[in-house]
Parts: sequence; C-alpha cells; structure tokens
Amino acid sequence: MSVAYDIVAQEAASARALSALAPVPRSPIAPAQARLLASVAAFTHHRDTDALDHSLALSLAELAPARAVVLCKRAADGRRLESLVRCAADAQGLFCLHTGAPIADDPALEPVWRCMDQQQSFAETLADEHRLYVPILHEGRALGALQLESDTPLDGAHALAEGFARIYANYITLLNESERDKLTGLYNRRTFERHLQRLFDHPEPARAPHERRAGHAGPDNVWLAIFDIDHFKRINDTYGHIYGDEVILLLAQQMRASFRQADVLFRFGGEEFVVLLAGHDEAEARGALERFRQRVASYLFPQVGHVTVSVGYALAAMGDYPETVIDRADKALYFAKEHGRNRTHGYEELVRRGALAAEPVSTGSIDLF
Ligand SMILES: Nc1nc2c(ncn2[C@@H]2O[C@H](COP(=O)(O)OP(=O)(O)OP(=O)(O)O)[C@@H](O)[C@H]2O)c(=O)[nH]1
Repeated sequence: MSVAYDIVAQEAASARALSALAPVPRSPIAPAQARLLASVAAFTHHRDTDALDHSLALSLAELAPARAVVLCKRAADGRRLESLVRCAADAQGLFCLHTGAPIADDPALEPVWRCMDQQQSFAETLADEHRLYVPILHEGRALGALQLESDTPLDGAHALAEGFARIYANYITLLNESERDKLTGLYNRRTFERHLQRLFDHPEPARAPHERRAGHAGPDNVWLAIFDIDHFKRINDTYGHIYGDEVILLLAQQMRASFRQADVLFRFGGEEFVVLLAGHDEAEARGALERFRQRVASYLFPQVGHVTVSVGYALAAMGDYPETVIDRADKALYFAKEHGRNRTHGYEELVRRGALAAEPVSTGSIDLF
C-alpha cells in the first residue's frame, strides 16, 4: 500500500514539475474580455487618485459604451460633492476629460444624490437620452456615484458599471489610506507636490467658472503656510502623549472648520501642519491665517486648556521649487517663534521690512519628496 502510494505521489510530483516547465496552453480569450482585463489592469496601475478617477471614467465610457460617463465623488463630511470627472465623446467621437467642482445644490445632481442615499443603481430615460446611475459603495457608505449617458438603453452596461464601481471603491480606499495621515485624516506630506501643482492648474475649485472675476485668466496666487503648535513638548510632558495626540486631532478639526473647501490641508509630521491657500492677494491669505490663529487661541482644549500656534507663510509662485517655498515659510515661522509665538508672519512681508534677508532664487533640483 505504502509503495503504491509513494509511486502515485512521485508520478504526481513529476507531472507537476513537467507542467511547470511546459508552456501553458493558451485558451482563446474573447476580444471583449481581453479589452475588459486590459482596462482593469490599466486603471488599477495608477497610484494617484486623479489619474485613477480619469482612468475609471474613460474605461467605462469606452467599454459601456456610453456617450458620457460622470464620476461624482462625495466629500469626507458626506454633505456635499467634492469633485466631478466627466468623460464625453466630442464631435469626432474622441473621448475628452473635464474635471471640476460641483455647484452646491445643482438640481441636475439630484439623481446622483438619490443614487447615493438609496445606495442603489437605477436607470432613467429623458427625452432622447438614457441614463444609468450606479453608487460607489464601501463599507455601507456611498463614496460617490457614476452617471452613464447614452443614446441607446444602457441595460447591458449595468453589471459592467457596478463591477467597475466595486473595484474602484476598493482601490480608492487603499490609495486614500496611503495619502492621508492616520491620526487626523489630513493629507500627508507625500502628496504635497501634486496638490500644489493642482492648485496652479485649477485655482479656486470651489467656485463655478461664471463666479470667477471677469477677465481673470491665469491662476490666482497660492500661499503656503506652516503652523507649529507652541510649546507642544510641554503639553506632552505635562499631560502625556494621549492628550498630546488629542490636541493634534482637535487642531486638525479646527483647520477643517476654519479654512475654505478650496484650501488644501496637510499634516507634515509631528505637530507641524501645512495649508495651501489659493487667493487673490496677500491680505486675503494673511486674513485667513490670522483668523485661524485666533480661533485656535480662543478654543478650549479638553484638560489642556488654551493652546497657541505660530504661523509662517510664503508666496508659492508658479515655477518655484516646492522646497524653496517651504524653506521661506519655515523662516517666517522661525521668526514668529523667536518673536513671542502665537503670531503670524509672512516671508515676503519680513523681507520687505528688512527683518529677513532675501534668499537668492533657487536653481537647484533637490527633491525632498
Ligand atoms: N503626542 C504627540 N507628540 C508628538 C508627535 N509628534 C511629535 N511630538 C512631540 O512634539 C514635541 C515637539 O517639541 P519641540 O520641537 O521641542 O517644540 P515645542 O515644544 O512645540 O516648542 P516650540 O515649537 O519652540 O514652541 C516633541 O516633544 C515631540 O515628541 C505626535 O504625533 N504626538
């Protein structure tokens, strides 16, 4: 018995070894399946959320097929839509991508909200257009929705769109985790450069194009501000790290409540935070930063009481190296710390009044990220 068993086992092992060496016979794959797999592979290849969003809309528009696909994403607070990506065929049938911020209370977005609230797909037929709405669900929550538009009924696209929505939800959750700080949920330093570039490309995303100032063509100015909690070591030493962490968490909440939707908030590490503000002039940027500083100073942190922050900021001009701008804001922050803390200082303002020496323009290419 045992010999026979060994022979059978040996034969099985050598068959496995042979099959490992022999070329695997390729079973024919339908072109549609091959295209689908290629699309999924291409779209899960991306490591940044913007590229992933674009790829999802494009893949679905091509495969559905749909005249247009709109990806609507909900903001973290769940109460508003944060971004729209629309992929639509032009007159030549080529797909073009448009990104933008939804207008609050836009009635055209009512079916999108219905789809997210009911967490269910549904189809609608308008005068000469068929529409399909599919929620993007993750752990019982709708992260957003897909809207497909076509001249013909989209019945066949239902399963495809739902499958894509599931893959997208899993993947975007992983990406979000890698882009955000675990304690506060703010963006981490890794994604800073991409956000800076995006602000230059799409200034003031919270406003609709018609709301922008007439004749305003290029990007608005962008300021980079660094906040540092004053005497944070003392807070840790007096109350312990758990309370220290709570101060960091509550400060992040204060940041979210104080800054506009268009401003981008980061935790750079430790007790250091960064905000990218798109604005018209320095007075506007300074006003927003001062409001935040005062808000923190008057907030009562549980157990710890009053906490203050020092703020340094600098103009991020198009073409500046991010590390140069960070360095300037850091110098202004250092000045604020040196001159009493709980203050806001701008690098350009300090240079203008001779309190800081102007730095030569950096021509290096150090990559800090
Ligand atoms: N609780 C907590 N503490 C942190 C974290 N990251 C950094 N720290 C602490 O933050 C403190 C920072 O101290 P310092 O850099 O000396 O600065 P400071 O005491 O805030 O003083 P100034 O910045 O000069 O006002 C250190 O004690 C770090 O251990 C964190 O994630 N949680």
